[in-house]
Amino acid sequence: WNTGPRKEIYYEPEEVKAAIVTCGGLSPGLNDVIRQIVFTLETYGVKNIVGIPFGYRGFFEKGLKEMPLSRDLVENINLSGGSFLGVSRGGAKTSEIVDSIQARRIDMLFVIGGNGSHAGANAIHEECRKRKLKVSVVAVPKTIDNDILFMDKTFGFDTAVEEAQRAINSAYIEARSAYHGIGLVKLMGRSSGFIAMHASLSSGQIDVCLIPEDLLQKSNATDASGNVILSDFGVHMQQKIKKHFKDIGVPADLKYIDPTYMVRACRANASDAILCTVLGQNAVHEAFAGFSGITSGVCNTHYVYLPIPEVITAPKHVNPNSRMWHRCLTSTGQPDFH
Ligand SMILES: Nc1ncnc2c1ncn2[C@@H]1O[C@H](COP(=O)(O)OP(=O)(O)OP(=O)(O)O)[C@@H](O)[C@H]1O
Ligand SMILES: O=P(O)(O)OC[C@H]1O[C@](O)(CO)[C@@H](O)[C@@H]1O
Repeated sequence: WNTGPRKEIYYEPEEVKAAIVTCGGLSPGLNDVIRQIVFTLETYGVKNIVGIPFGYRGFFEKGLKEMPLSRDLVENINLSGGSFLGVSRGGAKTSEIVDSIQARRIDMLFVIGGNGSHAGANAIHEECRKRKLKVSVVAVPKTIDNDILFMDKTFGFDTAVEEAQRAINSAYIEARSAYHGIGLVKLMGRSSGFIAMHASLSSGQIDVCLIPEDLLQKSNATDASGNVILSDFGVHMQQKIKKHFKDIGVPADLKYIDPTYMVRACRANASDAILCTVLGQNAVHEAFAGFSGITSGVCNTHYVYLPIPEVITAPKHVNPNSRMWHRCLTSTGQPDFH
């Protein structure tokens, strides 16, 4: 569907109670989205806007209270990284969340999160329909990993690629200056290597880029949300490289940098800040148009609304047969390991 404001709106702004929740891990730009949702709601005339603290947990965990939000309060939150509302994983209890939505008389729920949060948002939407509650549940895709289907990019990704350059450059300088130096940098991406691929393409200082599409080492452990915990491949590589050079009797001075949480906690860069602004505003137009169970994003250069079930069928991966991955291989000069 086309995005943007509609001539006819489904809600009477003065009667609306709107809630915002941020779930999953951090991504640069979360505060920019919260801020734009609040600004746009106020522009429509909504007076009752609240933030749900610490993800879905804020709906049912004792001691967590909703936060009244206003333009004055959120004016400057985009100046820092993180989430003004807090985030969390786990604790997805759909019926308790909907009980809480009902008790708080929420009409619009804005869920800012990744694949898991979208699955949660869809479950909340379904449960609201089942109970015949007139609640618009709309999502804004957030993932530093850029692993949401159909989206050209998700906010935070550009910032992550840019911020990763600092770590790559430091590793490069250390490696160049050391006798038999090697620099190793670990970047985030869970099961999708978009950050690594784009950071390699943009840096030009990389000799080998490895992506999880090739290298996944699964364990049986899961995090609070049920995501499989992958073993630390950076540490694994560090040990393997050291052992290899020891075994062949060649000195190697390996410097390992893991900048992952420094990258994730950054403030959004200019291009992500613009994306967040558009997505935040579109989410509010989406809710006022009466949509629910829908997410907004940028797909094939167009801003669009998409049904949540379509975008969560699977995470998006780097296609090892794609032009982009082959451009990366050409740029680094590494062999194709396939
Ligand atoms: N299938 C699901 N149904 C309902 N809720 C879910 C589901 N999967 C995850 N959730 C809930 O959504 C929230 C966020 O999930 P998760 O921790 O997987 O992060 P995410 O949204 O995928 O973001 P990130 O990209 O940072 O990992 C958690 O509170 C989790 O319990
Ligand atoms: O350590 P945390 O907060 O559970 O998050 C780690 C995961 O979150 C992400 O940054 C984003 O989803 C992944 O790349 C990573 O695997």
